[in-house]
Amino acid sequence: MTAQISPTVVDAVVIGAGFGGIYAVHKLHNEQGLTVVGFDKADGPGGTWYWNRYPGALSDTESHLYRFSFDRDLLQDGTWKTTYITQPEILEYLESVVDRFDLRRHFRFGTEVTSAIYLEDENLWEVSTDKGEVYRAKYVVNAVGLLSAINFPDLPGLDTFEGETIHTAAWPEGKNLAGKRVGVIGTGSTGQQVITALAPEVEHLTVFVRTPQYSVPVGNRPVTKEQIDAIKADYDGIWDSVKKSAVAFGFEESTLPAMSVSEEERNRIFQEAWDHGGGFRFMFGTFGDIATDEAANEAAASFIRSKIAEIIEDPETARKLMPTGLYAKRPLCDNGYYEVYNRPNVEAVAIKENPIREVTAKGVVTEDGVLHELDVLVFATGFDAVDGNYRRIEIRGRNGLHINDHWDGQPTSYLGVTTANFPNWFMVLGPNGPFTNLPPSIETQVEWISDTVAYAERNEIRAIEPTPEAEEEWTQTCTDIANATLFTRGDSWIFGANVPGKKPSVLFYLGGLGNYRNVLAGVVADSYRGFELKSAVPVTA
Ligand SMILES: Cc1cc2nc3c(=O)[nH]c(=O)nc-3n(C[C@H](O)[C@H](O)[C@H](O)COP(=O)(O)OP(=O)(O)OC[C@H]3O[C@@H](n4cnc5c(N)ncnc54)[C@H](O)[C@@H]3O)c2cc1C
Repeated sequence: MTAQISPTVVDAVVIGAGFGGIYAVHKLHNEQGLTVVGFDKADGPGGTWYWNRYPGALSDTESHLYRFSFDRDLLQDGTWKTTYITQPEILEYLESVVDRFDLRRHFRFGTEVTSAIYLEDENLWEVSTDKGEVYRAKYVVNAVGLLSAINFPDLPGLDTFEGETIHTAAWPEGKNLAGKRVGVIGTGSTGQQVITALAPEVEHLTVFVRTPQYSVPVGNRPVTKEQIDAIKADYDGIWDSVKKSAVAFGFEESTLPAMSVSEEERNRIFQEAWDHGGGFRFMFGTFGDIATDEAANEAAASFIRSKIAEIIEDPETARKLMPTGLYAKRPLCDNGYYEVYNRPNVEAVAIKENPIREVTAKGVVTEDGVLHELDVLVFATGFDAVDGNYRRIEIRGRNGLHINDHWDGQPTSYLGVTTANFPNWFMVLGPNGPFTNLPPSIETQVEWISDTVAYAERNEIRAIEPTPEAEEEWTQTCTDIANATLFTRGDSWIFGANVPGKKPSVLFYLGGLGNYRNVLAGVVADSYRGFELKSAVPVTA
């Protein structure tokens, strides 16, 4: 017989200490007075911004909108130096929020949640950690991150490499690669940032390019006190319009069809957006149909291609970096990415035409037989997005149903926050949540979850969970919206296409934050439409 560990009983367990977990603990404990324990594998708060310490790590949301909006004083006390905010600054900000609201004492850091099992008779979740602790709670809030479960490619011979390997999302604090021969695999958002930052420092940089990307300048600039003060004076209005918008990046979203104007006018609008900077602004602020209409999409794509051809001096290098096909992934922006390839110490290797054969002790060998000698191999290969972290925990709902069985085929949810057979079990940025600048979407979901918990507590609801029909309907809604865009035709992490063996599926609600907020409010106004609410007091006929 194994010794029984007696569980600690709390009202709610929160998993994760990024934006989502921090806010969830604040809402549930500070505002509702519930007993809450939060966990994070990391040794401190910050989530994404705790882990991603690679050189060049920067938000692509503007600084004044990459933060919480729930507290006016917090907003007024905030400050930033440039239009976009760097990883160290975001981490410092999130740490300061934790201290400001006295949340640190509720978190167990350096602690991984290994399982969460629903105990039907007691209507409690039993949550176990790698430290051997066991907690029981009525509610579980999963804020485990959508870009958090590391994706590490399986390259033949990798274990024989005598140099160092680093994933960008596990970058050792202060790790400097000056003077080294470095290889980078991955040219998505993170890859572009780390490549641009490393190029001037390292002796030689080999970039293994699988999929050339469309990217526009980020346009990061210093800001003045007057500019910050003007934003602060209008913060209520700014957040109000952000939360009513689609992508929530703070610019006016265009409704103009790209083909409704002359070619000259179209290029003028693209050039203006290029000069201003910002990936989402370029895709959604110029014209209203770049993500939905092929001709509009091609106009934007060909504008970016012309810029790449102009920037990269060597035609053969430009060819390797030149994207073809649709401009239909999460829009990228960079800080001089294409320019990097004009440096004599930077080399692009196109691995679709010249694949990686193997990794050896000294470096990476490509199919043409060339050994690219390296001291360090950097993996900017991203994440098993959205459901990745859930699948790494043993989660069992009603009747012992494992989350991997429930999500066999594709991860689903009702409204991005709940899933059938998992009562009182909530997700922040779960499958089929909104695709936006994320802090306002995270706030929207945490507020909805917290209001729902308050409702359950007030009304002595024992268990709340969505019906399978409501979940199916939401999945269909998300699929229909995605199919009306060109995004489904690009190989992107947005659909899980970056992880070998992962079945591509729709992972986001692409209907915009404003619409999403209306849907959530409508469900509540309609007596929690699509949910089953089980009363604590058995209802007799
Ligand atoms: C490099 C990078 C740049 C980004 N830039 C932007 C941007 O500009 N704009 C934007 O909107 N979004 C951006 N994102 C997305 C970003 O992840 C979100 O904006 C936001 O930080 C997510 O917060 P979160 O709390 O939901 O999750 P996270 O910040 O990912 O936190 C999740 C936490 O859960 C913990 N965790 C997971 N599983 C367990 C477990 N089993 N036990 C214990 N702890 C666990 C993890 O350790 C992690 O700390 C970026 C992401 C990356 C990786």
